[in-house]
Amino acid sequence: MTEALKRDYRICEEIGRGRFGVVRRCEPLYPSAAPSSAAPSLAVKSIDKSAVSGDDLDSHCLLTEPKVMSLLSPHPNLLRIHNAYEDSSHLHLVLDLCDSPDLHRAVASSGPLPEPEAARILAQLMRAVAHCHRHGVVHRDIKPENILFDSRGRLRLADFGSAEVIGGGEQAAALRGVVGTPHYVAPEVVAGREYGEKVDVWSAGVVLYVMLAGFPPFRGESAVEIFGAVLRANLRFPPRVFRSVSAAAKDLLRMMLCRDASRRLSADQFSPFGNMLDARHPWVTNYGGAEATELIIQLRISTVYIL
Ligand SMILES: Nc1ncnc2c1ncn2[C@@H]1O[C@H](COP(=O)(O)OP(=O)(O)OP(=O)(O)O)[C@@H](O)[C@H]1O
Repeated sequence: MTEALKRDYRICEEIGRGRFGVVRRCEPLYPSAAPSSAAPSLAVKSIDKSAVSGDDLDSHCLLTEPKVMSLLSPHPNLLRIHNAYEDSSHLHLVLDLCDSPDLHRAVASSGPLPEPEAARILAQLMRAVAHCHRHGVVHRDIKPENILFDSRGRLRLADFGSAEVIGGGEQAAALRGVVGTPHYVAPEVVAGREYGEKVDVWSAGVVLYVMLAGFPPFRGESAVEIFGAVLRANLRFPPRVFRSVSAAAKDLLRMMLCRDASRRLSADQFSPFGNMLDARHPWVTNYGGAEATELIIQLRISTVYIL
């Protein structure tokens, strides 16, 4: 571990592990290494350069993660990067600590979430995603394992190792290449077509489905089978699970998990929802009836709660 990192931080216990990174809690040893006195602990993600090789290197440019995180910081729903260190074998990123269970663990331990809770999480997630897209960044690996929560319960989108900067508006570049996690990846990615930032809205739609059902919408025994199910994009709501889910939530899922990316909702269409739910927004007004009102009320409560 680099001497400079050990000079600035006490490295503590392991708190997470992914394909490329080991994440440990750390404590700043100098005031200048701490973002504020309110953050006695941070996290250090150590990316093993040797684990990032061959095909992985194409999808995980080592420098992309710190570069993109710096470009996007600060945002209340994104993990902030405070420092970066490099030695011959590792890249070490000092990040905000998220010491509550991630969304994957939360759903695995308590099962499907009640709609107001799922709406509260989705509002924060889409606020983070819209911020990324406004800065021309596509995350490309939105999944429950990368949805973390800080000690105040606030959502922090993590793991920008697969992200790509495409620029914005008319100038936005198209992406190619299968990047992501089988259950969460969008059909245009699996099909090998060019794609853009809407792939993140698809993945967020899968996350919403998982929060409400406890399992993903497109399933299979192997990656190949899952990819086949994603390509068919045949969205079903098994009554045993979805009987108690509102029609408004199912409509929203259909609009996020729309196979045609040009007809899929954009993250920006959620921004009123993220800031302060705007009832004029088409997907809210289109719900109609009591369930729409119920969802609007739920989301208003949720939005007030997260501010
Ligand atoms: N800032 C953090 N605070 C607490 N835990 C974290 C933090 N960052 C990451 N983790 C935990 O460590 C795990 C691995 O981190 P991360 O996903 O960033 O690594 P990775 O190797 O890039 O992952 P992947 O295999 O998805 O590419 C996460 O799933 C999460 O549980």
